[in-house]
Amino acid sequence: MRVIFIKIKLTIMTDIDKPQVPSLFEWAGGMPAFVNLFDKFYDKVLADDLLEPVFKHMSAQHRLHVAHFVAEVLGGPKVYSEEEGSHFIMISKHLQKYLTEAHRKRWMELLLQTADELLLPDDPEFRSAFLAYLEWGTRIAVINSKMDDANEAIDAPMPQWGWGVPGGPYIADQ
Ligand code: HEM
Repeated sequence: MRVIFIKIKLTIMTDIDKPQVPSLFEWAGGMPAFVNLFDKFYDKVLADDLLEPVFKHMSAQHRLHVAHFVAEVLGGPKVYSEEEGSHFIMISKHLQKYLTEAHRKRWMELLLQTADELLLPDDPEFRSAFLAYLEWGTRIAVINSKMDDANEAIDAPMPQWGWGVPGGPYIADQ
């Protein structure tokens, strides 16, 4: 009886002591941060000689859809997957776009430049996780852009990206 009591007490203490780790979405500033990031980013894209031809036919909702997609992957609400698309649909949008490594590199450069200008958190932990996702996502986009059909199940779940090895944001010692 005594052993059981101690075990319960330890469990409760562990839960209380566990630090609450924000999602990458929360740490970045929530939905307004993502909407603003992709809004300013696509303004740059349309002013860029290399990327403008790739994106000149995008819809008026494109920038909002991408913001919602990335926000959801990083732990935000399921706006993209429940109201606008799915992982399969996102992949399908890239088919036969024949993107090159030069396109991808410029996309990355402009997005990271916009993140700096808008003062997204720049702690090593956040930026390394954010960059890792963008590297993965953009490389997948280039691969899919050379395909005719989506190499993914129609009901494939949305990717979920977390903090990785650092485990959470940089918190300075008090
Ligand atoms: C993490 C990386 C990426 C994500 C999350 C992403 C996400 C998306 C999403 C959600 C759409 C559909 C937008 C809509 O519903 O209107 C889309 C379309 C598209 N994406 Fe990406 N994308 C990524 C990388 C790239 C890159 C690197 C390029 C090219 C340099 C690219 C080019 C395009 C194009 C051309 C479309 C179709 C635009 C149109 O409708 O005309 N994407 N992307």
